[in-house]
Amino acid sequence: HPRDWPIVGILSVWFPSLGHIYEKLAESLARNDRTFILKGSWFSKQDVIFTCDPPNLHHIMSTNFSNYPKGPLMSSIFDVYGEMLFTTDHDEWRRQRRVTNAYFYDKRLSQFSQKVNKEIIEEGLFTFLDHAAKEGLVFDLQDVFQRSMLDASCILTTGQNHHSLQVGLPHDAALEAINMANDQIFMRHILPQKIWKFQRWLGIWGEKKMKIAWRILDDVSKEYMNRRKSEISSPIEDKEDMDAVKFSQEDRVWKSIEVTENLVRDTVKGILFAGTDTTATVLSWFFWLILENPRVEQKIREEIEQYLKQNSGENNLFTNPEELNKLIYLHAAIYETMRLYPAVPFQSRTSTQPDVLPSGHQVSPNTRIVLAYYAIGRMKSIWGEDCLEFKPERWLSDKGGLIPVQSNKFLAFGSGPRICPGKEVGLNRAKAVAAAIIPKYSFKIMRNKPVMPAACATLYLKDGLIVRVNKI
Ligand code: HEM
Repeated sequence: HPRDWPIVGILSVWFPSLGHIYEKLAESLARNDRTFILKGSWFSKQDVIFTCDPPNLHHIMSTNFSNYPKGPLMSSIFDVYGEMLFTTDHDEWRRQRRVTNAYFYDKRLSQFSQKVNKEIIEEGLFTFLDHAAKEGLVFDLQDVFQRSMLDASCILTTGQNHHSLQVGLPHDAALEAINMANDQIFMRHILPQKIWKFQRWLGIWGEKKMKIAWRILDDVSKEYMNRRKSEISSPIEDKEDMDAVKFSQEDRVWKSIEVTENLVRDTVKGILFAGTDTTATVLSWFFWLILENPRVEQKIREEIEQYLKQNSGENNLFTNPEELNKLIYLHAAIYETMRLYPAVPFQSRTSTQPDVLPSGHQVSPNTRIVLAYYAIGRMKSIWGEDCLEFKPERWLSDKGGLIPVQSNKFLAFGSGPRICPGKEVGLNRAKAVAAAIIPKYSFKIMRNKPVMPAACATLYLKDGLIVRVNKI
């Protein structure tokens, strides 16, 4: 039976080791049949239900979707990202999502996204890694991926390369702002709203940093947006490009949604955040896992080499999604990475009407529900006794094809109407980068410290991934 946990007990267990917060939550959920209720304290008064139970998740995210918006608390927590899709609910969310889907399913985006991948791989990653190999540098691969993914997101939204990934890894204010905002978003999730709002009023600690991050992200997004808008009207504009700013200026988009300056700016800002950290985090855990599991790395390398032999070296960047889809084992290894280390470790919804979850838990209006994505991949009852092992083979059928994913037990991209619209873009980018790097470079981990996830809204490696690289 689910136990009601007093908040003081939980905080005292978790605070000394915040980095293990997702692990502790997974353990608690495993002990409590995958769902438990945290009764509201005298301070917060709001009950919180934690769940990673597939029928509950399906109910909340799909069947009874309209009863579980993100709610005003999430809009406040993510206020740095302004008016865009992921801070809105109900009609406003529906309006924006229609346009977002039109953009993400537009054929021109797929072409443009391939061009973006080629640019960030050839100009950014290869240049940096060649230099690092030549100089024998020890560096943080996670930082390199973050920079590269920020450059990719910036081209995708505004047509312009931010050039965060450069030899020398210079300080990048936009990247630092994304990290600062991310840290504070996490603190806002675990602290009572009254406390962080009071900190904001005093202008101290994380809230002070949030204010700085907000200003930087607004300035950067506005600058790129304005530059892009003036380019679009110029005769030398590349007609092939289909970045989000350009898309937002099309007649049909204008007609279906009132496109204000602020909405475009916030969309740029939101996609910089949504597309950067997620994909960089997937790549960082993926490389750590394959470096720790040489058998898997070898199988991926063989699959790529086999492909290259058959295609006489053509398409060796694998930017074309159809070509990438032929790398089945690589796909399985990336999904296996996201099962164990989902870049977004949890999401939150708030009920509007009374309801009963499939597990039998009563939900009163204004109950917060934490959808524990990190925990779900670690449930023996869902993934079997070997659930903590990194085994890409679990995604493969006996015939060697991919086993279809059950959307309520693999939630790395969410599920239901709010599923990540950038899923294909992000997944193809992660695969393209992995397929380009693995046959050309070998990495050696240079730190013996145990690797653990950061206590953050995105599941970074807490101390990065410190490596040395060699050319093969
Ligand atoms: C491998 C990389 C990625 C992962 C793991 C990922 C994961 C997620 C997750 C878990 C959600 C929340 C779904 C929910 O509410 O339950 C989400 C939402 C979202 N993602 Fe992604 N994402 C990735 C890449 C991207 C990219 C590249 C973009 C844009 C270029 C993007 C744009 C968005 C947006 C706009 C939302 C909000 C959707 C809404 O609220 O309706 N994501 N993503």
